[in-house]
Amino acid sequence: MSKSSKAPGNLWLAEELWKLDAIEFGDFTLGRTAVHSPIYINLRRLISNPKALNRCARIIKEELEALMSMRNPHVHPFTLVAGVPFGGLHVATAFSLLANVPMIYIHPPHTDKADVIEGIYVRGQSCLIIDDLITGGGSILQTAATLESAGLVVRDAVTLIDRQEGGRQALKAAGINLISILTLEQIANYLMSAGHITEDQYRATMEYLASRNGG
Ligand SMILES: O=P(O)(O)OC[C@H]1O[C@H](OP(=O)(O)OP(=O)(O)O)[C@H](O)[C@@H]1O
Ligand SMILES: O=C(O)c1cc(=O)[nH]c(=O)[nH]1
Repeated sequence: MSKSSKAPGNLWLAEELWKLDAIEFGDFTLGRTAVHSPIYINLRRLISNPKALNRCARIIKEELEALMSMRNPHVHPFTLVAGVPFGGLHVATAFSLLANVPMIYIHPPHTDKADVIEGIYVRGQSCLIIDDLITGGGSILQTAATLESAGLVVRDAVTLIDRQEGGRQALKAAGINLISILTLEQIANYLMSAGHITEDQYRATMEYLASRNGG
C-alpha cells in the first residue's frame, strides 16, 4: 500500500503506526505479560506526529460519545481522565485538551514520588483511565487501585490497542470495562492485507495470539 493510500475507519491507526515505524517484528519479552512475542508496538512514537495524536484523541472521543448515547450506555459518565505513564500520558493529554476534561496522573512505581497523584480531584469523582496499550492489564489495574484508594471511582478504561493477552478479562474481573480502538489481530490482518508484512510474520503473530488465549 502506498504512503498516500487510505485505510478504513480505525485501521487508519494501524497504517499510521506502520508509517511511524512503531510496529516491529522479532522476539520480544515485554513488561509483565508478553513472553517471546513476535510483535512489538511502540505507541510512544505517536508524539512524532501531532496530527496523528490529535486524530487518536478524536477517535477516542467519538467512540465514547457513541457508547454513551446508546439506550443502555456502555460507558459511565466521568469528570476526570487519568493517563498511565508514560505511554498513556500523551494520549490522555490529547484527549483532555480536545474534550475539555481535566486530567490527573500517578507517578510511576519505583520512583521518588511513586503513587503521588498530580492534578486536582475530589473524592467521589468518576475517572476514566486512558493508556496507549493493554497487555495483561496490570498497569491499568494498579492505576485503578491507587485512584480508588484516593476515593475516586473507576468504571471504564480506554486503550488505543488491546494486545488480547488477558487484559480485558482481568479488568472485567475488577469491575472495569475496557474500550479499545484496535486489537492486535485487527492490526495483523490489516498489515497482511496491505502487503506490509510477510506471511511468516502474519502467521507467527496469529499463532502467538492463539497461544495467549486472551482474546
Ligand atoms: O497491560 P500491561 O501488561 O500492564 O501492559 C501494558 C503497559 O505496558 C506499557 O507500558 P510500560 O510498562 O512499557 O511503560 P511505559 O509506558 O512507561 O513505557 C503500556 O504503555 C502499558 O501501560
Ligand atoms: O506488554 C507490553 O508491555 C508492551 C507491548 C507492546 O507491544 N508495546 C509496549 O509498549 N508494551
